[in-house]
Amino acid sequence: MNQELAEMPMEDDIADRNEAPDSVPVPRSLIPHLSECAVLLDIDGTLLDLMPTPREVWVPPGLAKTLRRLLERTGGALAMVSGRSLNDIDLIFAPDQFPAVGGHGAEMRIRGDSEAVPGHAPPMDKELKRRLAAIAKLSPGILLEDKGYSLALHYRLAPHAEKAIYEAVSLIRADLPNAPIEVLPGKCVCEIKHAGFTKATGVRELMMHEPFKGRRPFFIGDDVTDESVFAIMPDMDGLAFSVGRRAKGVAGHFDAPDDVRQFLAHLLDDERDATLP
Ligand SMILES: O=P(O)(O)OC[C@H]1O[C@H](O[C@H]2O[C@H](CO)[C@@H](O)[C@H](O)[C@H]2O)[C@H](O)[C@@H](O)[C@@H]1O
Repeated sequence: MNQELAEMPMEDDIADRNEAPDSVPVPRSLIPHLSECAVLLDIDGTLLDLMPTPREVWVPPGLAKTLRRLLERTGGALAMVSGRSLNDIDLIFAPDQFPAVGGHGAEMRIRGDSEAVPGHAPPMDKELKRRLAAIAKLSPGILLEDKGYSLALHYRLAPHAEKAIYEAVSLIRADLPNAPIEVLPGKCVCEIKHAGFTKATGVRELMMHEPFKGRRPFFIGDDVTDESVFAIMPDMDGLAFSVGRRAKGVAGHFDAPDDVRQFLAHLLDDERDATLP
């Protein structure tokens, strides 16, 4: 082998150096031993930096390896808890597939290689979807994301349209007072979804299944939609951490997704876990 090539660090080695934590804002000592933990992670704005559009997110070097190792060290009890669909989560982390609560609780998968648990959310009524989708025509820059069971109107590229979007959604809802839907405001996004499930209902259900059952969860999230999970962590003897701000009821917070990534990598440095497979 060419000597220069032989001495070139592998991507994972580079990743390990990049992930070496300079400062860890949340003390590692707050987290129980990984063999007792369930690691629950929001994606956008928590694990990954926010991007102008949903398709532009990317997984920084080293993160995939960190997540794979955490999955191993927790005996499979690591899950994404996201507003994104399972399909979308898989595209982002391909070729890795993780256990996940997707679509704000509309979908759930207990293991990375298992099928989604069926029957969580029915598809949204076609006529309702057509009316909501037409809101995207209000301004160039409004992006429509169709998750089947819900619809998201993104206005990060058209911030001036926020008020008009919410008003248009309100008018449609006023027309359909009995429709079992709710509006979920997120970061530069207005999502319309079936009422009756949330990230919290998804997490409660996930935690009833092995290998999550009986473990102490810790959840990291950044958005308003994560607050339902922050609120239920004490019920499971768990801990919540927010990103970008100190949210109500959290044990600590991180400044930015990069701090979360460093923290997760740091958890693997713990000697107590070094002997585990
Ligand atoms: O629960 P999460 O995993 O945080 O997902 C929340 C929403 O994330 C995506 O939208 C957000 O991230 C985009 C990429 O950074 C950004 O462009 C957008 O403004 C954000 O709202 C995703 O598209 C949504 O489906 C998720 O609900």
